[in-house]
Amino acid sequence: MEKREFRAESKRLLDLMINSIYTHKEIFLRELISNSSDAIDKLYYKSLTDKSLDFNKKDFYIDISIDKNNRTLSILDTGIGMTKDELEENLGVIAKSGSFAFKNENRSIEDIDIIGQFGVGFYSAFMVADTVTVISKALGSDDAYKWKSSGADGYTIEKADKDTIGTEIILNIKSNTEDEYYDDFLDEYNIRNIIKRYSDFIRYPIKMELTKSKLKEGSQDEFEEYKEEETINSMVPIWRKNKNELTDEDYENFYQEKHYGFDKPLRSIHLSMDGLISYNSILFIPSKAPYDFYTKEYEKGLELYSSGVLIMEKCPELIPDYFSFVKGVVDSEDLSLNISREILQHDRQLKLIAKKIEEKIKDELKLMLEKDREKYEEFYNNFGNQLKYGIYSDFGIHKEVLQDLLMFYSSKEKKMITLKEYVENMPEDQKYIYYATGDSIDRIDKLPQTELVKDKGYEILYFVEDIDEFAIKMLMKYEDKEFKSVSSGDLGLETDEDKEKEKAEIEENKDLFSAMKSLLEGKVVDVRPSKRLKNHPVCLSSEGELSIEMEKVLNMMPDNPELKADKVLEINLHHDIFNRLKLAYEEDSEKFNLYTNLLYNQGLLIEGLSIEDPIEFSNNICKLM
Ligand SMILES: Nc1ncnc2c1ncn2[C@@H]1O[C@H](COP(=O)(O)OP(=O)(O)OP(=O)(O)O)[C@@H](O)[C@H]1O
Repeated sequence: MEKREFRAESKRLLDLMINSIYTHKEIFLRELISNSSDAIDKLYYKSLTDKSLDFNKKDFYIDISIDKNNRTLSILDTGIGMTKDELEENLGVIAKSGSFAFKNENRSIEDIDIIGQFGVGFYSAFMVADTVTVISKALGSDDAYKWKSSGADGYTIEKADKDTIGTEIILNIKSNTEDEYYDDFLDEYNIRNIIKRYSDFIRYPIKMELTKSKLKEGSQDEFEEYKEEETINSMVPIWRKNKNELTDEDYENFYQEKHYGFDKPLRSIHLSMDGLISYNSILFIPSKAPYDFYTKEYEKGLELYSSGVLIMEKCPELIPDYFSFVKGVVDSEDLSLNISREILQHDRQLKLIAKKIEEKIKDELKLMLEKDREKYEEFYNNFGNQLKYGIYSDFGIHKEVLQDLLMFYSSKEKKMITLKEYVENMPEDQKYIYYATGDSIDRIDKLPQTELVKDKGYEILYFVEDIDEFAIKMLMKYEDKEFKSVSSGDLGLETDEDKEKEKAEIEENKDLFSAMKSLLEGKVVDVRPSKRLKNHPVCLSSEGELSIEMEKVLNMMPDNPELKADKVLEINLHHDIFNRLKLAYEEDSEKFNLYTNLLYNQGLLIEGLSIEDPIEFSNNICKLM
């Protein structure tokens, strides 16, 4: 038998194939099964145009078998087969794709779904096999041929025995090496899992004989093994089915099967898009955040399929960070894949799909917010912070998408409200959207700084999450209304009369305040009469961009930036304590020092900050007692 050589370029290419194109060896099975599926497709399309061909759907299948003793894995299909010339042309020349040519010649057939295009997939078999044998009988041919190759040194073709049309590929699996355990490719369950992972939605049945065990007849505890043929793949993916035929339960089952989570999804979105780029997609909004959701380990992304074949398990480009909780799949025939089918050549198509997906998720969330508030709040409890991170991390670029999805606790309504609802409830004379920050709703409720704003009858949004104030600072405004912290220097509530009064008060107590300020040098930037306090004697507020709450959050970060808010100690001049302070200032400087120190520390405690010197603080209390 004459041995033929691969053409020169092919030799080098083959070496490339085996060593560098694919990152996972198991991909070879995806490639061979895709070829089989293409071959069956071709026969099927031929039978549509040639009425003399009489095929039954059940005649079309792919069969996988393992022979451990002989170390072979075989893939048999009932497809169109290859003539001697085709074996030579398609398998003897790397990068020659009979499938690509077929697709071009049959453009008129609608819905043509051939997978192959590059003419290289077949050679991935050499990643796991030292010899590959192909026995094929083509449609309309009387003879069958056997193509055999052990890699770069060439291949042989000879006549063979095969009764039925189709192709059988027999791989002699390599022996184990120190680095690679090739026996995995002779393991039934591993092979079954690889098929499930990559080829679950190949539209012809992929059959395989599986070893199972059952109770021996007449025995209670003795088991025996037996073989049973199973169809491994699900064939029709749920996302290709008509929405009207599917129930909530179908979607929930799919969610569980895919291990997207242990919860029941809150919402499922099913898209079937045609146009510039066609694709099907099913997206889920989970009801619970996975345990690692807010950690670095969490990986976002959707499963990406091309014509039913898995390309990527988590394609991050399909989902923006702020919707990273969304799970699901996208399947499109219109993707430009690279040669290994592992990555995409252009991301133009992906960008188009991602844009639509983002819109759909936003619409679905808005709809949930409007029509099913309880569910939305459940969602928001789990994933609200992610939306806020979205606003913060992109410098507010995505605020149009996100701002109407935000919710905060309202001092008036005593429940979560949206920014839109807040603005709608604002009395005409109210200029700002007021907020207060703290560890919990209870704590903010008791915050002295809220007294004046509440007194005015204005609503306050409670920020209890670390991210809240940072996100809002990025938003700056909502519907032209600026956000204002109840602790900020100027609350925008003063009348000219108030301003005059304050000026006079400062002037009157000028010396006292400056004495306090110098006692608290380095701790506060100013000491002033308070405009916002009603019943409490003292509080701390801040000047400038960095609030006290933001200082707390930043100081908790691992690379602690040591940033400090510019704090102002505010004194309630109408509180009895102020009279005593005044008296001490006039008569007893030691007492005045103690009072100043105590009031400052009270301010820290109310803000949830720790006292710098607790021993001194408790000694001071004792002294006064
Ligand atoms: N099981 C098969 N039955 C019939 N023809 C086959 C079979 N396997 C491969 N071929 C032929 O060999 C050609 C080369 O296959 P190969 O897998 O290398 O590339 P491809 O499938 O065309 O493209 P891709 O690299 O994108 O997979 C195919 O185009 C097809 O014509």
